[in-house]
Amino acid sequence: MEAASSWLLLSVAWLASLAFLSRIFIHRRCKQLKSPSGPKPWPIIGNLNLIGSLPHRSLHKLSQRYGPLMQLKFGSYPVLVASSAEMAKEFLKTHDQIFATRPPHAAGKYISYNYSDVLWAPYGPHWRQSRKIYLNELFSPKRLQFFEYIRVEEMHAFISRLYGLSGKPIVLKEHLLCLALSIICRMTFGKKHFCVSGDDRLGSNSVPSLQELQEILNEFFFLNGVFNIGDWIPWLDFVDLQGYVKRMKALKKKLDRFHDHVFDEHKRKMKELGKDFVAQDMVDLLLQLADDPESDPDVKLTYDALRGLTLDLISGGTDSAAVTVEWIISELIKQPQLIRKATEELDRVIGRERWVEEKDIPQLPYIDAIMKETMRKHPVAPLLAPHMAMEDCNVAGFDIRKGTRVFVSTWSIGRDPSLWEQPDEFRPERFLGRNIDVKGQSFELLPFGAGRRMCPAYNLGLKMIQLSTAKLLQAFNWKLPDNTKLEDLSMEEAPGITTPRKFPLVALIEPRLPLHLYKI
Ligand code: HEM
Repeated sequence: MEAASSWLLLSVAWLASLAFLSRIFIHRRCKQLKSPSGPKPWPIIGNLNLIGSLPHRSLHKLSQRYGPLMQLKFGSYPVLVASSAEMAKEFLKTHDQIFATRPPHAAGKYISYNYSDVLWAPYGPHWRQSRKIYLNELFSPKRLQFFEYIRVEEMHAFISRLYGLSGKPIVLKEHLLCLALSIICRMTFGKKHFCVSGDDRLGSNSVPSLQELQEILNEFFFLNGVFNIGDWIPWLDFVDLQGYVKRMKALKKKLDRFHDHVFDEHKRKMKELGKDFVAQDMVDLLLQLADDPESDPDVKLTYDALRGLTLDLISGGTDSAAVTVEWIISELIKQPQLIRKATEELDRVIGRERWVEEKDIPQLPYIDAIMKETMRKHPVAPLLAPHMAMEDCNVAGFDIRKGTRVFVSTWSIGRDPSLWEQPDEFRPERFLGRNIDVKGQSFELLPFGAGRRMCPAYNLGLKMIQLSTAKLLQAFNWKLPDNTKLEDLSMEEAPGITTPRKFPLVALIEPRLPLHLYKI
């Protein structure tokens, strides 16, 4: 009965959304955007996810038809989709400061500690201070180097685990998620396993194991990406038709217990060691910064801020790196000649007697080209995270009203035929000898965004993707299971705010290096 009524509600929601979509005003070339008639109050909780629920190819087709800046109008405020490199530059560079805030939405409110993280935080003192902490403390080159031993150990354990599965079909994404989560947890909390919680799973006295943490994060990603009607029609937020807000509140309770455990444990250690205490992980660093008597009292790191930032850390890095590497192997497996080229490079530069290391990466231009080509064709954030105008402004001749949501479609930019020859094809060679970077300077390739809200951890993300790709190619020969033909391998993306494969990649591996190298 409950299931039937949820389906009914979902169907009504979809019908309503279709009805709204049919009323979309798409302003050809946006010349017809009206001048602002004074800022209107915008709803406390606004829609983010309707656009994300459109298949990216459909959005791309609309943008090819209606131009590089489309206005989609639903509800009480306009939504813009920027789908050319020039338009991306307008919003993320020329007018970056005006668009440096995020729109409010239910997930930010209920599961990101009322916007106490960085991802959903509004532009302001908390965001500025936290971002400074990320850039200067947690993700500085020195700090990332300090944590290199963790990446080395976890990558090696990952390759050894896979080696044990040689000859059997593996679901690669599961292993990649486990790798990313282990690295991030060790960097953030100093360990990857919490006490095994036994029967009382997430009961009041227990804290999650790695597997349960993964389940919590899955729920977190799901709820961040759902089409919550209350975000769209604010007064319905109180009714919570789909039950998402209820789920968000339940998730918050689990997150609270988890954070309390982590912070109590770290504080106990700090107290025990007294003057001998040296920060070992990111939570240690955050607690030290929160206790710093010299910090600005106006932007003191509150307990909620500590929880919000920790959440950024564990959620930001897990799915994104795993999604990208799964696409890399999927694209390569379809074109075995590309795998041959990559392994030739690895054999030439590294040889077959030792493992590739982070310091080798600059000597591997073909691996770099494979990564960039994957980020072009399958950007993890196909619409970046939403930006919002903080004031009325004029961008490239178009009047834009305060409160307007702006999505930058990196998916469309990556398929723009004026930038990329045969954009639907996977051809790493297009990047060889070209000076296109992924660090927010080349507006034709923006996997991490650009400007003030660009991913603050892009250097960690790059290291994780480059090294795991190089290791997977160095370690194994790859093929599809015997019952799957190359041409049958689906390359469909799941629609949503990220672009994972619709169907997980299942592959067969066999070792290609001397066997003693795989031992732990
Ligand atoms: C493959 C790896 C990654 C990719 C592709 C990626 C991509 C992105 C993108 C596209 C944005 C939004 C940029 C914008 O709105 O203009 C972003 C923001 C962010 N990312 Fe990442 N990211 C990755 C790894 C990470 C990691 C490892 C962390 C943390 C451990 C992280 C934490 C964040 C945070 C906190 C923000 C919000 C920044 C702000 O709003 O000021 N990301 N990321």
